[in-house]
Amino acid sequence: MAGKESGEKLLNRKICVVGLGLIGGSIALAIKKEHDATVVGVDVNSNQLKLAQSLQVIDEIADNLEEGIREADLIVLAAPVKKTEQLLEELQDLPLKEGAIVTDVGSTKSKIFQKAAPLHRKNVTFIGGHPMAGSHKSGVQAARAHLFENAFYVLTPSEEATASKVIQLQNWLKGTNARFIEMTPKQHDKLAGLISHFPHIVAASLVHQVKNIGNEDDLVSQLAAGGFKDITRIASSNPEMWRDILLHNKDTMLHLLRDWQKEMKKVETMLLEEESNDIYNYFQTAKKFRDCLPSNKKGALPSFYDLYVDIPDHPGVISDVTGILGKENISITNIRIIETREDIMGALRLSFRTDEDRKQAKQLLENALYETHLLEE
Ligand SMILES: NC(=O)C1=CN([C@@H]2O[C@H](COP(=O)(O)OP(=O)(O)OC[C@H]3O[C@@H](n4cnc5c(N)ncnc54)[C@H](O)[C@@H]3O)[C@@H](O)[C@H]2O)C=CC1
Ligand SMILES: O=C(O)C(=O)Cc1ccc(O)cc1
Repeated sequence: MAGKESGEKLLNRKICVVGLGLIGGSIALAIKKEHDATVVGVDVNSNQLKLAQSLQVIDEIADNLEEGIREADLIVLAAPVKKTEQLLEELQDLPLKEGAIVTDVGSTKSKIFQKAAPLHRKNVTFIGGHPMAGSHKSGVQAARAHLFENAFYVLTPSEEATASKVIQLQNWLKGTNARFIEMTPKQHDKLAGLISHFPHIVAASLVHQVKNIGNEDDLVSQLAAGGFKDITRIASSNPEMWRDILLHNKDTMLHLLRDWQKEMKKVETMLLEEESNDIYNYFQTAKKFRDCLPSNKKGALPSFYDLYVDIPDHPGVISDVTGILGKENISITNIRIIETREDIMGALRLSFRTDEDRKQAKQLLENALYETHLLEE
């Protein structure tokens, strides 16, 4: 059975997604794309459920958790992390199908891991998960099957979870095209705290700083519409979700807050003393490190042959580019608009099946006076 489940399309299975928002919806779509499963949705918000059904993200609506999980082979908990803890408690008293896998998508892992421990006594396997990609948007209307493409997907299996169950779960989630990586819940919370949770505090604090001044001077808010909006995009995220994440990862957050205060103190001293070289080096070191961060498009998946084309923001430019390549029978496997400023097109990312196609496309577009690049800049 393990071999059969490890890579094949699964047929006639039932899965239950609890929490039909951005992430639950995206996972449901990715599973439906790959497997022949009936997806049943459970949510405290009946409007989200109806919307999920009308968008064909789920096949059926369950009235409550007990009805949703009945005979489910896979249960995906996709609610805010504190709600996920409560759901895990509820599951302990419900009749789960023998051999079922229970997973979650929460942004924190330690507390959820602890709460899930009793489930292993019920002949089901809990494997914590965190797809490390998403958006500041919420709700099933924003769900996309490709949301996690090429992103890291952390799994935190306990000792009770056999390798074959972990492989089964990865097979269920194959349609996400994510890159699975295993770690302990503690390691996860430390890393996610640093690269994801703490930056949300910083983004919100920058917005507060402008808001406080903006109250005095209306012009500040209007001018803040540019680069400031890029760096603070994540401050538009769901407050309930981020409140829960911070409370779950409290120790890591407190530690990082102290480090950050020391860092700001360092900047304050450099500025007070007008240490011109140190200030230069501060920015230079950050730039070098950031410029070397890997692009999330590289990795375990077969690499696509991408070409970036700078485009002026005027109608018809996409059909011009595709027309130039179409005339030479060069097929584009994927096309994506990259915005340099909100709502303003800056570049197109064209993907090709072979490097040969990409080289030919590059030449043709340059002949037509388009600027092209092999890497996103
Ligand atoms: N937003 C993001 O980019 C990412 C979020 N996550 C995690 O995914 C989880 C869900 O986040 P989103 O989908 O963004 O939130 P969302 O707000 O879009 O959706 C959450 C859904 O859960 C439902 N819900 C709340 N309490 C519930 C309960 N007790 N029972 C059933 N449904 C309940 C809500 O009604 C809502 O429809 C969170 O734990 C979050 O930490 C993980 C990766 C990325
Ligand atoms: O909007 C963004 O870029 C995010 O930060 C998305 C995100 C939110 C929560 C996660 O646990 C992982 C990714």
